Amino acid sequence: MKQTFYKYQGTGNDFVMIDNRDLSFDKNDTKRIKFLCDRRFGIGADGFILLENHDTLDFKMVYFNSDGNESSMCGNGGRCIVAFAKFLEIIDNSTSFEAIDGLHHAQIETDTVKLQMQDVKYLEKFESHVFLNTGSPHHVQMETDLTQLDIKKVGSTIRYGAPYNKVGSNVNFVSKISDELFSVRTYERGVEDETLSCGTGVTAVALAMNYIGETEKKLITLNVEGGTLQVSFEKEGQGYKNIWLIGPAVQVFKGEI
Ligand SMILES: N[C@H](CCC[C@H](N)C(=O)O)C(=O)O
Repeated sequence: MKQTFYKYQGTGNDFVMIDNRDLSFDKNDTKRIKFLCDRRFGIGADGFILLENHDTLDFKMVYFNSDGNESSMCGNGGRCIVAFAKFLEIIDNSTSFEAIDGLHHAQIETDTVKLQMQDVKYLEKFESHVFLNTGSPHHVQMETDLTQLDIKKVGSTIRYGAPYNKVGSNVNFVSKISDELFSVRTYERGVEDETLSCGTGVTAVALAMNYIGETEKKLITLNVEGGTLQVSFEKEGQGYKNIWLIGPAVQVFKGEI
């Protein structure tokens, strides 16, 4: 039976999406999710997102990596599902929805979505990197030059190595341009390759840069391979709160398969 799918992208991080309020899509069909995300044999995307009903909130987001497995929070996917909900006329310009890491508020103006991320209670600072969870686990390390890096090679070594091992972590490489501007490239767990942008990743980078004193700013712009994102936040104790991920979310395709 044919189903209608949409394709959204947020700074080049792209997602196949379906309105699953009738629960017609079998979320255990890993094979079909992998096929839909395959860039040669399917539609092609970094991830797959179901929009479902929620008892009290506007909707529920269910996220799968392109490997077909359900995963942790996706920041760019969260921004794209808000644009999808607006397109479906489920919401107007603001919303509250549930994702795997809990409640999220968001606002949408034309193609720009502001998504509130979960508070980050603590970060772990090591000699070579920072580790934190912004809804997904992120390893953040500074580099002087991102252009020469073999992201897939270096990123996968860190992602599969100790202490992350099989469960893994996303891996972000960051270079500082100024106190309010950083460049980021990300190796994404579950895609097992570099993506053009990672929303929970740039959120992790912004907080980590403030945490290790690379910047005192609380509104940071991040250049990613697929465009530009902003992250704003407030410090709270050893962590951060009132964290917002801001950037574009665009519908690129609708079709049946
Ligand atoms: N691959 C990530 C989830 C998606 C993160 C990314 N697409 C984002 O925008 O946050 C993981 O399995 O931890």
